Amino acid sequence: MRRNIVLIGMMGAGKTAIGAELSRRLSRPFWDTDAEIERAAAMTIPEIFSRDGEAFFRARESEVLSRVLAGGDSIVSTGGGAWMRQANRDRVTQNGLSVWLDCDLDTLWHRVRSRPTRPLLQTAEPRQTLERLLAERRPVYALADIRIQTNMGDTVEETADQVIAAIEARNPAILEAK
Ligand SMILES: Nc1ncnc2c1ncn2[C@@H]1O[C@H](COP(=O)(O)OP(=O)(O)O)[C@@H](O)[C@H]1O
Ligand SMILES: O=C(O)C1=C[C@@H](OP(=O)(O)O)[C@@H](O)[C@H](O)C1
Ligand SMILES: [Mg+2]
Repeated sequence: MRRNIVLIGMMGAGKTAIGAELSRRLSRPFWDTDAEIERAAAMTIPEIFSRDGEAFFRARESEVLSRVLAGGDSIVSTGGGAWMRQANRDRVTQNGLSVWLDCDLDTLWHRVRSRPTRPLLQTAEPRQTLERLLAERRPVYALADIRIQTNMGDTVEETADQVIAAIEARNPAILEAK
């Protein structure tokens, strides 16, 4: 059985931060799909979007996701759009457990507003863009195996505790040592 734990959810929900924390706690390899795409391309995400476009980025994202899931035993932090593709959802579901970090708009905005690293938010009205993306994507994120509600006051450690407790309750075999 493949036992990857795959974090999904909006930009700023904490997928990268919580994934790294889970990797330390559970002593599992950690992959962040954005970081892997950047490494392979030797370019930043904004550079890839501006030079090659979103469709190119999405193709690389699907490739990287398949590659990192093949390890079978990893913590994988996806980018916020990865879960929108049916093929990516199928791949994740075949290879482990999906965990949606569900986060309110104010918290998301607070975390992403000052960072120029997310090309989809380089718009005239970025907060509205974030709100629209959240509304569009919420029903699709809701297809995840597990939903964790995280908000402004939570620390990374607390949210990681919640993720581990939820996995223990739902599918403890995922946490067993190999
Ligand atoms: N409870 C929490 N969970 C996740 N991230 C948190 C939390 N509290 C504060 N943060 C901070 O919010 C930011 C979340 O950004 P990031 O992990 O890059 O999100 P994502 O990968 O989902 O876009 C990080 O700077 C992280 O340190
Ligand atoms: O939501 C999205 O479509 C995106 C989210 C980003 O990752 P984070 O969710 O880790 O910020 C990154 O993959 C890219 O900017 C596109
Ligand atoms: Mg991230």
